[in-house]
Amino acid sequence: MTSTVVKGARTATARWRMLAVERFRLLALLHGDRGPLAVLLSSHTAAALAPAAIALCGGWLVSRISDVSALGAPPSTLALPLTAIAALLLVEQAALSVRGDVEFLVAGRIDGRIRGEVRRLATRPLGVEHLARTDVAALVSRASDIGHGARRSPGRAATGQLTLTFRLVAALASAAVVAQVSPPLAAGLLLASLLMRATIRRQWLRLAHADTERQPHLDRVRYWDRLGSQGAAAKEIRLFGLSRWLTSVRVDEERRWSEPLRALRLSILSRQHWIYLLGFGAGAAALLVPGLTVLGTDLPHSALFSCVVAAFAVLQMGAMGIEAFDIEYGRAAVGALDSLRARFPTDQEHPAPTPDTAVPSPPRIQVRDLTFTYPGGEEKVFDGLDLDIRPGEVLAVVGRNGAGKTTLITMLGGLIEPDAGVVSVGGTPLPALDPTHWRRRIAVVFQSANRYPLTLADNIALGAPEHRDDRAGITRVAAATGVDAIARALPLGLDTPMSRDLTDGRDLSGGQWQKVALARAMFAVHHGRDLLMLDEPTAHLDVRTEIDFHRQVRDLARGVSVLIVSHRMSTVRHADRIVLLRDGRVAEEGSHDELLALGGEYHDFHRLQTARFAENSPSTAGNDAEGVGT
Ligand SMILES: Nc1ncnc2c1ncn2[C@@H]1O[C@H](COP(=O)(O)OP(=O)(O)OP(=O)(O)O)[C@@H](O)[C@H]1O
Repeated sequence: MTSTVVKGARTATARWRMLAVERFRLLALLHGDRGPLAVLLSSHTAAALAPAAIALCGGWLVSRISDVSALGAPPSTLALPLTAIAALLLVEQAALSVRGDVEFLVAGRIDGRIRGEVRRLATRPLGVEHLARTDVAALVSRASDIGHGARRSPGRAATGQLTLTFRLVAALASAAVVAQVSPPLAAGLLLASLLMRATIRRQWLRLAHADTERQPHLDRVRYWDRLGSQGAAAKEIRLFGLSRWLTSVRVDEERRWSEPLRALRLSILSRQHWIYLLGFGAGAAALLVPGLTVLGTDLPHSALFSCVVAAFAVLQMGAMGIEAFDIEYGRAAVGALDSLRARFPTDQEHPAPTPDTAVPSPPRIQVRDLTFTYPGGEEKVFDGLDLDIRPGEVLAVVGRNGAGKTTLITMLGGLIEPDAGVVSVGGTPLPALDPTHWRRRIAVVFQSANRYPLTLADNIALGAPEHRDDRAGITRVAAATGVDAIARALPLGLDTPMSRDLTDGRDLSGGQWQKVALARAMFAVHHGRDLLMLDEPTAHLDVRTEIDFHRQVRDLARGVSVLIVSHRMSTVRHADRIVLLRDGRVAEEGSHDELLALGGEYHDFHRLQTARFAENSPSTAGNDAEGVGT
């Protein structure tokens, strides 16, 4: 029994110690902004001491009123205490108003600092795999977001903690006034208000935890909301008649989120009577104890007045202000930041990078014995893959859906790291190269290339953002890739914003966007990138444009190593060399004719595509297929 009590006391002490450490850490976030912090501290001090001072001045006024009525003192003697009370009220209001503004500033700066740190932590690993993990994404969003409706940022938590600290100072100052009449009343009121506060906090914490636990449901509700209102998806939803289904999925998800919370709120509300009883008892004591003291002693009325006013000021501590919400929500953000710090420690930073000036241009790339499985995945994408990209060659990579072609491009870009094996560039392993330098040697067109809501010129220039001002280069590339024809049909030509949401903005067709993505890659090549990787670059192009594309690659990407991933025979057959991926390795390798002669899977692809093409265009049967996927 004794040991259980001792153990319980130890656990409680440890919990309090942890809470104190956590709260000090919140206060420590305030460091670094001396000027605003000094103003914040001054306004807090003024606002915290004002209630006790007003209570004292109130007593002073009562004593002067007694003098006027009992001793016939001139009414002008009331002027001084009245002026003091008015001045204190003014100071209190001014302090509260300044405090609000400065808190906003200080919290914003803390949040800015933390967002910067979160960005640095999240980009510490070289690749992007970790960003695709939902747990990491949740930590990143929790550590740096400012919440949806609720203010949940670390900055708000820090300023909230300061407010809470000064609310305690205010309660102690008022308790000191009460203690002049009745020290036990002062102690009792403090205890009662702290107890009320602790009870409400516990209830609030249960709500906050339940809210955090149900966050995935809320995220899904928001996802369905966005899906129903955003351009492309909204079109499909209307055309397939999915609106009803979407609404019911959204409502179900919302119920899963809100109903348990509503039940918890009701259960908390139904237990509020303890708090009401405690508040009522403390309020009654605040009136009765000074009143009874006056009856039994010669306590002056001024002291009685000050005591009652101060007693109610002490009880203010029991109420939960907005700062309590800020602290509880923001605490979780600081916790998420700690988890990110632990997850991406400094030693994950890229080890002393080797400048890649020694890597010849265009680079020879060697992939050796590569093994890779996506986190959480069961199948190996690569299983002992060996592959070379020779300097200046056009290498086509083919294979069935899911064979690992896009993964290969992502890995060559250093965005994901293999489980085993090595990718080396000019003899240097990729991890030993400076990633910034290496990425400046790569131009990529992904299957779903980004559509930036910037001007058409900027959409091209982002291939080599350090040369964004090279208008001549942009114009040249636009002309060579056929984007100039697109620009001519736009209201502001190359300067047209590529988003319907912007003034004079326009959108493009899928094929036109693909041309822009190619122009972006060509602009990158124009500025020295010497490994061009194209993932399904012709999927949206018509036959004429595809023929132009092959000419462009030949002309613009001269002296550059090119890796093309495609299911189209008409695209692949122009390559210097073709490799076919199967079961995580190179299964077939050679020129188009060599692979046809081999009679393997490539030969089957070719046969199927040719047959399909013959079915569709009997007049051209026998030619290579155009625009048919494997
Ligand atoms: N981010 C990811 N997380 C988990 N698995 C992934 C991820 N991306 C791809 N995969 C899986 O890895 C395998 C290879 O995918 P990859 O996109 O590289 O194939 P691909 O050859 O480019 O396919 P496609 O021809 O359809 O474009 C597939 O089985 C795919 O499901």
